[in-house]
Amino acid sequence: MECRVLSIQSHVVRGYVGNKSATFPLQVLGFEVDSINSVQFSNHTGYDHWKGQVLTAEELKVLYEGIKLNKVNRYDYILTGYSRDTSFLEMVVDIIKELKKANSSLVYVCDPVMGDQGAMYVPENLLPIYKNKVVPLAEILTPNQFEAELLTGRKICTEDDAIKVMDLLHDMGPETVVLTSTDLPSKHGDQFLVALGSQRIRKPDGTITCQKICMDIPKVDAAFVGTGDLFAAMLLAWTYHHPKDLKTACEKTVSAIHHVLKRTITYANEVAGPGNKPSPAQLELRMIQSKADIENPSIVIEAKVL
Ligand SMILES: Nc1ncnc2c1ncn2[C@@H]1O[C@H](COP(=O)(O)OP(=O)(O)O)[C@@H](O)[C@H]1O
Ligand SMILES: Cc1ncc(COP(=O)(O)O)c(CN)c1O
Repeated sequence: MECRVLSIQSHVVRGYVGNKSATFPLQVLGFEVDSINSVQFSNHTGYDHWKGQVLTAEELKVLYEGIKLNKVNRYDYILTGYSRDTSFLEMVVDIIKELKKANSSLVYVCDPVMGDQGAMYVPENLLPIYKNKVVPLAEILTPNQFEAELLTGRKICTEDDAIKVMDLLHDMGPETVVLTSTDLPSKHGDQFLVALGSQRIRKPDGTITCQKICMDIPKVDAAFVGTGDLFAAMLLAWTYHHPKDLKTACEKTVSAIHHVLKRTITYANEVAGPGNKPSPAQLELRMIQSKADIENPSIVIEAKVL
């Protein structure tokens, strides 16, 4: 069966973020991916220099119109990431609404990219659009801790806070929420980072059950870029295969990313040389190259049901 994804994200010439991070892993798992490049940059913005072009809301509309005129605007999934312009994001909202009309079972996977570690790296006026227009349309939401705090206006200091915040995010719309990384302490020590997920499932009789999970992920000692984009794409794939089992979907997602990060850090340390910190170029993800990379990761990270 064909499963078609519309992915609206960044493109970079060198390296892996946005569509470069999401497209191939989805294709290798059998998904058809139609991609719109929200920006085309030389490389991600963590390098000393970056150059390129930004797609305007009007240009996005034109691309969508072409798709629509050919009557090929039927998608099973829409996936969105980094956007730094209000009119562009508003246009994305309009397109999602139309796509949902064309397919009432369309699933929208939203990574509400706004910032990290207490700082916003997109203009602040994007927050109310995410809050009021984007998140209510999403079925699956993958904020990091800071983005979840921004969307709900509540701080996360304990696991209970995280659970409360995920419930508030459910109330805004999405039935699946994953906090992709938090600074909560792990029971396994400071060499682990904690991610949490929550899935509300409506049973045929109308009652709602909720699965909540927690993952302790072994830290790889570097700051990577493009991992959030890979996370959202992998979660899309694995929730497609395991729609009512967030534990399994998250385990498969995180294990594949960990495999990529281990390979990346090994390579980066080797090329940087002993005692040297790898550069952004050396830390570019050593990306998924085959289905085996995803299906046979070097370690399997298990999630715990809360
Ligand atoms: N330094 C790291 N060590 C181990 N895993 C990491 C590291 N950085 C990212 N990851 C993995 O990538 C996923 C997404 O990372 P995150 O930092 O939350 O993305 P974002 O870019 O959206 O903030 C995490 O859930 C984790 O599995
Ligand atoms: C152009 C571009 N697109 C996307 C991202 C998002 O990367 P990540 O998956 O690490 O959130 C970045 C990182 N700043 C970026 O520079």
